[in-house]
Amino acid sequence: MLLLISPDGIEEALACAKAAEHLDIVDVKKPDEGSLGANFPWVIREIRDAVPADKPVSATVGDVPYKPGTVAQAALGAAVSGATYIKVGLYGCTTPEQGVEVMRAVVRAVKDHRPDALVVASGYADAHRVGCVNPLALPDIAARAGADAAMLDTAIKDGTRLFDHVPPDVCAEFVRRAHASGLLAALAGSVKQADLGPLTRIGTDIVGVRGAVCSGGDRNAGRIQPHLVAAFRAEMDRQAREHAADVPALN
Ligand SMILES: O=C[C@H](O)COP(=O)(O)O
Repeated sequence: MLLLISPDGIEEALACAKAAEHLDIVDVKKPDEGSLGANFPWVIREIRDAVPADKPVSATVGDVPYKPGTVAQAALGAAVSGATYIKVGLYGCTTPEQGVEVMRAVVRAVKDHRPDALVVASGYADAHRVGCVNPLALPDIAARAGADAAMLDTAIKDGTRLFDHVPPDVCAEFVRRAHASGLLAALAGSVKQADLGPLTRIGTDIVGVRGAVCSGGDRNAGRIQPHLVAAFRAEMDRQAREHAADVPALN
């Protein structure tokens, strides 16, 4: 399982750089503009320059409306700025067809510019609270659009977590559907160390985290701390070892 950490600017990106050995993807975000709030192109560029070259930089394009042209142009902006994972939060899409339309436009805009960039279609575990597409529809939306990964995050950051809205067995179905379509499965949403056991067991490819590695566990007032990133990774590694030891026993 890969660890994706979301700094809100250059200062936290430098904290990520200090903890680079413990993380896999640096995900540029602007949390005060929403759960998948988009940051400025110059911030993405600055962060790309600041983190080790072997760490991919991801950028969120925002909690986007159902406006394929607007979103495609924003996605290209993130790719031009140096991000090689482009994440789109399908906040304003109320049907799978709308999600496919937006994501097809994003895939074309991004891959015409950079064919090796990975496009991530993100939905929301708490979709029922904001009126967007059902979480389990995401793998099919991503696959039909030619994206590379399906993701879930939480739309409303009120302390509730991924598993409060989409329990582990439903997340397992999400991962199964993503893998059946040849996609990566990414999961996030106020994930804590205690969630890493189930996330590992269901075969999650990428776990996205911010609050759990910020001081005080606070994604808004807290700041990303290298020692918390290291501790989070240590628990991921422990769970991976435990799972590896369990698998033969189950066969
Ligand atoms: O993409 C991952 C998100 O930044 C997760 O943030 P969170 O752990 O504070 O919910």
